[in-house]
Amino acid sequence: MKVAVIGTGYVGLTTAVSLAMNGHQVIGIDLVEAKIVKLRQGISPIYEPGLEEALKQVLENGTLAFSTKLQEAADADVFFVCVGTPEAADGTADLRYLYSAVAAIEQMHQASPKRRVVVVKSTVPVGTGDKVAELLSGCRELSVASNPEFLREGSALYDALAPSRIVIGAGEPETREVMEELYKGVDAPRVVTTRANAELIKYASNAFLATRISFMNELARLSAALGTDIVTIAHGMGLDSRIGPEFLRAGVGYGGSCFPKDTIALLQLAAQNGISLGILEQVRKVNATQPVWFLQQLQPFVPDCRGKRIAVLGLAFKPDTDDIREAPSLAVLQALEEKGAAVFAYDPIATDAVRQKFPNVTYTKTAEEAVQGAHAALLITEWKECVQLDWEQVYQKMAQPVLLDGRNAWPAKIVKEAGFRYVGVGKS
Ligand SMILES: NC(=O)c1ccc[n+]([C@@H]2O[C@H](COP(=O)([O-])OP(=O)(O)OC[C@H]3O[C@@H](n4cnc5c(N)ncnc54)[C@H](O)[C@@H]3O)[C@@H](O)[C@H]2O)c1
Ligand SMILES: O=c1ccn([C@@H]2O[C@H](COP(=O)(O)OP(=O)(O)O[C@H]3O[C@H](CO)[C@@H](O)[C@H](O)[C@H]3O)[C@@H](O)[C@H]2O)c(=O)[nH]1
Repeated sequence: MKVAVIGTGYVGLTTAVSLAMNGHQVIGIDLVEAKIVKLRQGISPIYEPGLEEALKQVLENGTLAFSTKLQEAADADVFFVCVGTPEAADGTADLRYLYSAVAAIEQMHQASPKRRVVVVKSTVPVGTGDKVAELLSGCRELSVASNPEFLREGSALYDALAPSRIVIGAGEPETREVMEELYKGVDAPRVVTTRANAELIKYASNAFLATRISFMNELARLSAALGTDIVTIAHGMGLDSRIGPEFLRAGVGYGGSCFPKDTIALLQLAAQNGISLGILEQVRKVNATQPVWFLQQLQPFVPDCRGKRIAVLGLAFKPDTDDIREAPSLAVLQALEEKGAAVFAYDPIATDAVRQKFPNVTYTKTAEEAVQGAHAALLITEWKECVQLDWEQVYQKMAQPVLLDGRNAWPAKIVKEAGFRYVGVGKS
């Protein structure tokens, strides 16, 4: 099929590449000229494992092209809307990019009408798909589907090619048929339902995953007080198939472009409908206080941070991404700066973005360099470059051998035996 993908960020670019790999003829559209210039050269503006190689391949095959002009996509049958829906000042989802993309589709359609499906892939509040359909009701040949995306950053292409499920929200049978045709050959369970159900499935999934993390993070505080081990507890819990092992990792809190904004957007949607989601409110409170709680563990070892050198390892909100949106590292850097610490930070790829927010931090080229002369080293993101260290060398380099493991990813037994004072999350 001929497909246009509007927005070439994490979701749009991955969607465009995966659809092209699956044999569709795809054109990616973005307002930002610089992105399109790079993309045409086979350069990915974002870091995602495997994405740039795949991009080069589909460009070479001629199944993917890029443009800043939607008119160049006029012969497409399907228009995916993958623009950002960031958090507005009041916590609701800011839909201005979405409506502007819809207006552009309407304009293009009126100039050359034909049967087309508009697919909202951006994460949007319940009722948005229906609103888009209403806005486009003057365009008789256009229909609207909701098709939320569940990919994770760091494994985006893999997730897009092998999704856990495909959720299709569409009323008319012809629209559902187009969506089925689009995903023909992709082996994944289908949920074919209304647009509103599809929209809520997305928010509910993210809210539930965030709830699991905050539940474990709060429990980790109790576990630390009791002298029990949250990693063993999570393992024991996860073996129950009703619970499952995923998303039980206690840490320094969740970040990223989705959980923080989607949980507040869901709370706002509920409030607008007179419903209070108390559990979700607590989930967000636990997450906001988790970096603070984590940093309190530093107190016995570094009672006064002023002038003390502290190494922060890992800045991206998770490994294998350059994304720092709502990364817990930002809260940690902020708190350390307020305490007067001399911060030395390392991340394999996210340093440039953080430097703009924290110009006074010293950014190093390796983890080993960051720990040089440090009174404590903090693990915030479990990149392998931050986890697999030569502990003997680290021990020699540090001014004081103190490790605070915000992801329970360092080898506790080994580092303790090597003489470090080690504190994990939710461990004795
Ligand atoms: N990032 C994720 O892991 C992820 C996963 C699932 C769902 N989502 C959802 O997908 C949506 C997109 O997220 P993202 O992280 O890819 O955002 P992003 O910020 O990385 O990319 C959005 C892109 O859209 C472009 N854009 C904005 N308005 C446009 C317009 N009118 N025409 C053409 N291009 C336009 C921007 O220039 C940008 O390149 C959001 O609703 C998000 O919640 C994100
Ligand atoms: O047990 C866990 C699992 C994750 N995290 C943290 O949670 C955050 C989010 O991680 P993850 O969900 O892996 O990454 P995202 O790319 O944000 O993906 C989430 O958000 C996307 C955007 O909506 C959805 O599409 C995905 O399904 C959903 O997993 C990161 O800071 C992780 O460090 C934990 O602290 N403990």
